[in-house]
Amino acid sequence: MIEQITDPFLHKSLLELNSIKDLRWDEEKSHVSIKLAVAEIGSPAQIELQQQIVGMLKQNGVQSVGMRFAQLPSQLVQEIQAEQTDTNSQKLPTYIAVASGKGGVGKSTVSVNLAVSMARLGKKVGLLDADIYGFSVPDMMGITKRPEVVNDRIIPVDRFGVQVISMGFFVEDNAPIIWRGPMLGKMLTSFLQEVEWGELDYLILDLPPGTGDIALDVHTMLPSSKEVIVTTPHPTAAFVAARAGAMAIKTEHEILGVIENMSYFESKLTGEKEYVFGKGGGKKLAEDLQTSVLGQLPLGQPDWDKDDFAPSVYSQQDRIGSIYMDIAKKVIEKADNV
Ligand SMILES: Nc1ncnc2c1ncn2[C@@H]1O[C@H](COP(=O)(O)OP(=O)(O)OP(=O)(O)O)[C@@H](O)[C@H]1O
Repeated sequence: MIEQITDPFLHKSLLELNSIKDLRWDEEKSHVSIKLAVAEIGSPAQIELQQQIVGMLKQNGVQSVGMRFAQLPSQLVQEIQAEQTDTNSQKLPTYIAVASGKGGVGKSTVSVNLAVSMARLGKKVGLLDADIYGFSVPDMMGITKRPEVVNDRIIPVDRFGVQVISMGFFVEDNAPIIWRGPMLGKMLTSFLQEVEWGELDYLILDLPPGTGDIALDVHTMLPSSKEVIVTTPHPTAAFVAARAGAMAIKTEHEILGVIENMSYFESKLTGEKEYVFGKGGGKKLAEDLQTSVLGQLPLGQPDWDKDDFAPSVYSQQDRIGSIYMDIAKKVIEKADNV
């Protein structure tokens, strides 16, 4: 049982490390003595390990424990550390592109709140506002800072625990941007390669609406990207969104599901729901794309906090904020399992 304990410094079991050098059990005195090899004698990791072992043995009825420590061969420690640095630096995030057929359906609002909710669930999340003409993420999240550049690397802005990058950070005074086709792809490459994202579990990409160049670039540059499609319940919006879905299918991107936004208006007075934009668009789209509806979001703006203004971010306690939390859980589950 002790051999299954993980060394807190090297993150490997004592069995794998062959750490247990001597183990004696004196039944009469109910005393165990152990000699253990560790990476660094006298380190906090050694003390943590010691407490873990003594705790476990005492819980199992042992009266007293004597522990001695030896040094693990330094070459072994170095090899394990090098191996771990290698795998860490190779760890890529799961890319999740948020797409829509047409503009104005709430794709950016969904991207922002999905990212914030995933961060609230303890995930390391990045958000790339790839909607380069219609960037709105900085305003929606109430970001006033600009990213710093350290050693020629762009450091994303941290907002609500999400690492954010947007074209909006690099233009003056909301000036319009005129890009030509090849430059769009370059911009995306720069954002993916020149930004110091750090270690991320998920990188959410807020795509421009439709099936244009950038959406296509994402499909070709990030072949492993998964996709979430946003629509309103209106049949036309769902019909157009099907095109974005079809593009994902053609390029073999996994569709995680459909999010139906502006699904209904719920009266605060009577609790009655009115389906102002029609009904069933999300369900129909999900059926066409052979996926499921991840959630339905009603009409409603977040309560604005004047001291920490982020006009499109719902709090976790908000009714819509809690729907976003449910959606985020489903997205995580699906993204990790497909
Ligand atoms: N559920 C909702 N209830 C009320 N307003 C909403 C809702 N979702 C989004 N909105 C509002 O609708 C407008 C459009 O939303 P958003 O910018 O997220 O859409 P979009 O699909 O990203 O648009 P575009 O692609 O044109 O940038 C915004 O003003 C946003 O605040």
